[in-house]
Amino acid sequence: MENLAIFASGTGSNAKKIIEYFEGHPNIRPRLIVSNNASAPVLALAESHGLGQLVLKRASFYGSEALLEELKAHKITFVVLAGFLWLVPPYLVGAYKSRMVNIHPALLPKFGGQGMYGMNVHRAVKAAGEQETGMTVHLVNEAYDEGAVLFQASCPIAETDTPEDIARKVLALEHQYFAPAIESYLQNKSS
Ligand SMILES: Nc1nc2c(c(=O)[nH]1)N[C@@H](CN(C=O)c1ccc(C(=O)N[C@@H](CCC(=O)O)C(=O)O)cc1)CN2
Ligand SMILES: NCC(=O)N[C@@H]1O[C@H](COP(=O)([O-])[O-])[C@@H](O)[C@H]1O
Repeated sequence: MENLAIFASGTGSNAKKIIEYFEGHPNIRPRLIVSNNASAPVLALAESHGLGQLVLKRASFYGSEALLEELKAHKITFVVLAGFLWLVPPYLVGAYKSRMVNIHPALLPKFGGQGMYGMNVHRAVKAAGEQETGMTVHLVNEAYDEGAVLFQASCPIAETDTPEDIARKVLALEHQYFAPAIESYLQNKSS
């Protein structure tokens, strides 16, 4: 059984899609929602779907490895970053080497790195005059957005599209493909 921890900082629409997708799955089960924001709407998902929940404090997240014990207590085997806005520190990256993925709302390697999150990404894509954008699922290493790419999906950008229009298009791709990409990666890993 693969037990998932989903790390998110905000709304959690991707976390919701992932939880729904794996409902009743024989081998993959979301177990824990982790957030760095005590008022993040994503935490309500834990309540409504019977998952554990954990709120991170910056000092302990970066100054200790106590989180590893919490994840072990929940038997977490795989970590999903779904709109998580802090840099994951080396101890956690190392503990989940090749067992931690992130979703990025652009076609990496373009438009990644520090500062590239949320609407910042879509504004940059629009400002650059890109004719397409998309989403990337990638393994997580110690740097922002530089891990091995596992999956990408793209969509066209119309001249008239605003950054908000672009965000809507990309989020729709994320909702469609993130959970299947996780499933495919884990099934290939176990075969
Ligand atoms: N070690 C890693 N940690 C994280 C990765 C990663 O690939 N390796 N991905 C990010 C997610 N992400 C893009 O997909 C991302 C998130 C946030 C930032 C960013 O610039 N954050 C700000 C702080 C924002 C805040 O605290 O509100 C910053 O660091 O200044 C860039 C990319 C998750 N972690
Ligand atoms: N660079 C990280 C980043 O920008 N992640 C993005 O945050 C959003 C979270 O939405 P959600 O909370 O509704 O799932 C998603 O679009 C995700 O790609």
